[in-house]
Amino acid sequence: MTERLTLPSPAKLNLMLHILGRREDGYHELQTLFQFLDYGDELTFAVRDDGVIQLHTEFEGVPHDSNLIVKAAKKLQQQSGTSLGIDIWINKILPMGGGIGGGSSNAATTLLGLNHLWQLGWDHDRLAALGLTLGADVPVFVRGHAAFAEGVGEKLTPVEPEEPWYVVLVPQVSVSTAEIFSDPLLTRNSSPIKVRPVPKGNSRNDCLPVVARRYPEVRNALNLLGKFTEAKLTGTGSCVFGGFPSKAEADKVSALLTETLTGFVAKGSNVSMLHRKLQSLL
Ligand SMILES: C[C@@](CO)(OP(=O)(O)O)[C@H](O)COP(=O)(O)OP(=O)(O)OC[C@H]1O[C@@H](n2ccc(N)nc2=O)[C@H](O)[C@@H]1O
Ligand SMILES: Nc1ncnc2c1ncn2[C@@H]1O[C@H](COP(=O)(O)OP(=O)(O)O)[C@@H](O)[C@H]1O
Repeated sequence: MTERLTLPSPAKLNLMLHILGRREDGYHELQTLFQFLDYGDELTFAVRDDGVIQLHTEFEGVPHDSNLIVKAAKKLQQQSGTSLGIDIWINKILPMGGGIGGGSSNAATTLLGLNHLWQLGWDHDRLAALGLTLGADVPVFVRGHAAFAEGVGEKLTPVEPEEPWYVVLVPQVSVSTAEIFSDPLLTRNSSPIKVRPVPKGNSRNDCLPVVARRYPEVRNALNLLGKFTEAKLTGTGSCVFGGFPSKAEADKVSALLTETLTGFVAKGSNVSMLHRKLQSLL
């Protein structure tokens, strides 16, 4: 049987997110802080020599060829000129459209996994540039280190924020990123932070007021978690999170809140678990 490789595909949080302005192409200039979670999906790969790219796991609402996993594999195959193909399976546990970057992470795991299995020898710069054509959050997952991001998320500076335990609540609504960025009430004029490292007290997410206003489920999650710690929104939501100094404390709060809401506990991590696994293969 062909050798199989299983790799993690972690979630991310936006620890802060400021919107500085809108570009001529409609995209928004951001400043955001990305940190990974030791929590995510798992992708399994097996090389095939007939050039076919086949994702074997079905996604509700996402056709095969629209899946970011398949798109990433096809782009890498085309641009590298390899004659090899791939069979892919995924154990999907990350909620879709929750602002924790599951789709982008899956794309990055695919790029790094195939670079390894197809023995392409591409460096992270080249893989991140290809990744950016799939989504603004793909490059940070390719590079695998917590980062302060600027532009639309592609200019990355590695950072070392604290690594607390998080309670992440998953309101059962999917928030459309496009809808939030086109809301007339969105604040788009935050002043750029020029000091490095980013001074404490800049943990605001400019999307929060608009998302909380439109989605009562998100408002409710923020209120409930806010009774225990500072409750924040990741990306454009819907997920809400708060940090705790120990797993025991995070577990205690999670147990109380997940009686009525969906959620999980995970450790913040400045080095992606994907990169830790890849390192162990060398
Ligand atoms: C804002 C973040 C923060 O991590 O949100 P989440 O998706 O994680 O919640 C991301 O950068 C999201 O990046 P990405 O995932 O590539 O965005 P897409 O879904 O492609 O964006 C959908 C739409 O949102 C708008 N959009 C997105 C990103 C951006 N910097 N400015 C924008 O104006 C555009 O109208 C775009 O067509
Ligand atoms: N492999 C994938 N995993 C998750 N979502 C995917 C994937 N491929 C395509 N998508 C599409 O991308 C959208 C955004 O997904 P995701 O990255 O999980 O959310 P977010 O950007 O809010 O963190 C999904 O609603 C889905 O339609």
